[in-house]
Amino acid sequence: MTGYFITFEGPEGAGKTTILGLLEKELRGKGFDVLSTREPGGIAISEQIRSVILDKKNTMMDGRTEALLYAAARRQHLVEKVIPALKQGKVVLCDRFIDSSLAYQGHARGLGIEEVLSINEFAIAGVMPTLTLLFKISPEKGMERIYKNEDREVNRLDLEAIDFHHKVYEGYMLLADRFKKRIQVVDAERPLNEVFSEVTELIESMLAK
Ligand SMILES: Nc1ncnc2c1ncn2[C@@H]1O[C@H](COP(=O)(O)OP(=O)(O)OP(=O)(O)O)[C@@H](O)[C@H]1O
Ligand SMILES: Cc1cn([C@H]2C[C@H](O)[C@@H](COP(=O)(O)O)O2)c(=O)[nH]c1=O
Repeated sequence: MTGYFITFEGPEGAGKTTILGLLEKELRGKGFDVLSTREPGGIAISEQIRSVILDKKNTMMDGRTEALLYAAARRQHLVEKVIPALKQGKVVLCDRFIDSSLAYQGHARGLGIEEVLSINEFAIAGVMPTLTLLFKISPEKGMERIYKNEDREVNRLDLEAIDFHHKVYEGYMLLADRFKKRIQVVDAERPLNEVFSEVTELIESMLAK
């Protein structure tokens, strides 16, 4: 596959979606063929799975069911949208991917990073990101940003206790340490222009290789 697969990761409210939108515009301006998408979702089947997972009414959902639903949404999204775009040489910008499952379900939910990695290896069949940007922010700061944003709907995962969000953060830090070559940590607590300028530098250096 000839394209670039760039994933955006981090706790709630880290600024992933905002930076992804800015980067898309910047790269398009430079003539790159860009596809922006998100997980869970991005295509009809995966958006339907997203509604089930994030529905606040589904309080009885078992952790393993949750992990399997994310992996199923991921598989369909990869096959229908991401892989064809990579084959066409596009730059694919994806809001969350496998590391979200490892941090949220593997570490925070307590299912185990290895176990969740193993079901995801089946789902992705070797398609891994070229680069992952991990937006580092404290759970308190991230949740504060989310609750300030009146346009964003609060979902079932947002409603988890703050301890869960601390575990998500901890999970991401473990992943950054384990996958040093792929994951670039970006301090997301800084003003937006500073975060964006670091991201553009990282992307430019990746595209120049
Ligand atoms: N660097 C920043 N400084 C201050 N506010 C920011 C910054 N980046 C994003 N925001 C604001 O924080 C809120 C959350 O941003 P955004 O939706 O991009 O985060 P996210 O990581 O995609 O969140 P989630 O994964 O929970 O959907 C938005 O209101 C956005 O305008
Ligand atoms: C892909 C993926 C996501 N999650 C969680 C993370 C968030 O709480 C929601 C998605 O909401 P967003 O506003 O689009 O960020 O789902 C997860 O727990 N596991 C995953 O694999």
